[in-house]
Amino acid sequence: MTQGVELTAEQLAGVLERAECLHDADAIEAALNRLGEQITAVMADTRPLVLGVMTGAIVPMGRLLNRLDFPLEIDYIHATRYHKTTTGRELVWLARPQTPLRDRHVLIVDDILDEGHTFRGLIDECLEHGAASVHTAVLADKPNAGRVPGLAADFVGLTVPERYVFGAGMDYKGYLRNVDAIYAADPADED
Ligand SMILES: O=P(O)(O)OC[C@H]1O[C@H](OP(=O)(O)OP(=O)(O)O)[C@H](O)[C@@H]1O
Ligand code: HPA
Repeated sequence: MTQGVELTAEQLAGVLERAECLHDADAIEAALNRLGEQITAVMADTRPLVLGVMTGAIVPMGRLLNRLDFPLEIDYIHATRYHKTTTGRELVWLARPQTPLRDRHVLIVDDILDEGHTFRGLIDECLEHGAASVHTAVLADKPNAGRVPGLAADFVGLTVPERYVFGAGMDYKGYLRNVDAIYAADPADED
């Protein structure tokens, strides 16, 4: 079960008003175009299985798929470690992919790469189940000192600073994923 966070519309409007816009809608659009081109160049001939990491992947994955004009299949993984809060904990599996992974070229898509524990767990799971290769794509990369050693995404849309960010699929305590820009929350709103 995820831990619910009660926030009113008024409180959320305040969070948005105090937040700093890092990447606007045009920048996101351009980043998705670049991602589409880079992924196409590497994976167009691999008939990949594209795995979205719920819930954050919903927005970037939907928008990215329109830019991948080659044969592919889609499935999803649900693993979470932030539980609608702003601090990561242990990775909890809610759903594993139903499509057999053996000998498949897998592309894992997520909204953000932060410390990297989520990707580490997902990549290892795919390889344990026999994937032929595993690539990763994120809309936002947040380089930080707590990053799992050696972990980097293969395809990165935008870079964000070491602050709590939301929008374009990324949540603020479960909300604001549907905002069409990437914002950094005011430090006072981070707890
Ligand atoms: O690199 P990490 O530090 O592991 O963090 C990245 C993960 O955190 C977020 O997921 P979250 O657990 O918040 O679930 P969500 O997708 O439902 O927001 C995000 O969507 C990534 O999957
Ligand atoms: O900064 C973040 N914002 C939203 N979700 C996240 N998951 C990891 N880091 C973040």
